[in-house]
Amino acid sequence: MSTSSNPTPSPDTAREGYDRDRQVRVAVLGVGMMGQDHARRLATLTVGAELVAVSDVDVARTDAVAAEFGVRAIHDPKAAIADPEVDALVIATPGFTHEELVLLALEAGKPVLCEKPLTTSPETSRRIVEKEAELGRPLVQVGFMRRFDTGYQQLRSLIESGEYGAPLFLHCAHRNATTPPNFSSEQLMLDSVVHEVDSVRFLTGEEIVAVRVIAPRSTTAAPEGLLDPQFVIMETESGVLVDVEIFVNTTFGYEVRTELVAEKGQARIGLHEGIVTQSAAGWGGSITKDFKERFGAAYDLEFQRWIDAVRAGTNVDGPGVWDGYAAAAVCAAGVESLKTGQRVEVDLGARP
Ligand SMILES: NC(=O)C1=CN([C@@H]2O[C@H](COP(=O)(O)OP(=O)(O)OC[C@H]3O[C@@H](n4cnc5c(N)ncnc54)[C@H](O)[C@@H]3O)[C@@H](O)[C@H]2O)C=CC1
Ligand SMILES: O=C1[C@@H](O)[C@H](O)[C@@H](O)[C@H](O)[C@H]1O
Repeated sequence: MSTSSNPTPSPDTAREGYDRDRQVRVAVLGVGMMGQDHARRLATLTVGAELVAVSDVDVARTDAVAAEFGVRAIHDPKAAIADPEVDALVIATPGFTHEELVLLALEAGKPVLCEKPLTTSPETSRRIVEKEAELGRPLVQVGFMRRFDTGYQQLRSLIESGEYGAPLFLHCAHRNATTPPNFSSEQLMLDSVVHEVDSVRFLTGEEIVAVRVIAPRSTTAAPEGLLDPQFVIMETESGVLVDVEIFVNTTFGYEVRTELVAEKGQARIGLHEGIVTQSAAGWGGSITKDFKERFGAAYDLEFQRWIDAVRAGTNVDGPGVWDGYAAAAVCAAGVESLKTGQRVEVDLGARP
């Protein structure tokens, strides 16, 4: 079963037929940490994009970011979606707000790049899948940026080539230095492991059919009551077994790695990012600080591909609403398993 609307971003097809004179006028909704980073990307880097407005429920923040980039401040995000001088939207608000904003953008017929997660439950994501199907054309891309990372693309190509035979295991580790205030035990799954869920679907081309989450002893660095780390076991349709160590208070750095074990070979990505040095002082590398550093190039490519697709009129070149829905369904099963310790099956139902 294919797991993606647009599984492999391809430079040549993405650029075919776009209108070279057309600048896509983009508004960023939610200009906190990610929204500001994306606003900068659109204003300074993405070819064919024009950042025209920012919008955030925090009025002072909207005004400050608008002034920084010399664009319009629109205080009501719904007004930004409806604005005739805005062609496309980036949604970088918290996950619980995504359903309403994405549905409004679909009603307005505007292309959207929505940060992960598409929404925080399978029911709400399913509503978006159905709404987009009713409209009959893709408009929503989901911000699973790892699909644009060179390592993930290489690993996917290796699996697809069949050179190593069938994949048997994927061992994943996802480690963050610290968590934002009020990060809950469920958010390890909903905010962090959601990336592994999408990566596994991207790498194997299969749906995930069952999940089990185990909470071992918690680190003393975790805030009171936070179950951190957790260990997630997932099974794909053909029986590939995936384990994820999710550990979000390591205190010192950001690390995302995957090891493939296949019938005739093994491969690893994410082990050593950046420079590795060797001198009389010893051998070593640097520690990646956070996701903005680790996946900076992936976000850049994600945005360029998305804008190229909007200019070409295809609107999406990457994970779409079905990918967002499937990830939400697996994460909901994971949250259920965290409560009971049981293996929980995932039933996605029919794809419209
Ligand atoms: N792809 C990735 O690697 C990452 C993705 N994210 C995702 O990006 C999104 C934003 O996360 P952060 O920037 O960390 O959050 P943040 O809390 O730093 O910023 C969110 C902003 O949205 C604003 N906001 C809240 N409700 C709003 C509404 N209804 N309309 C307009 N603005 C609203 C807040 O005032 C705030 O300024 C989330 O969906 C998160 O999961 C976050 C970190 C990394
Ligand atoms: O999306 C992200 C954050 O929201 C999440 O909290 C981190 O764990 C992820 O590594 C990052 O990519």
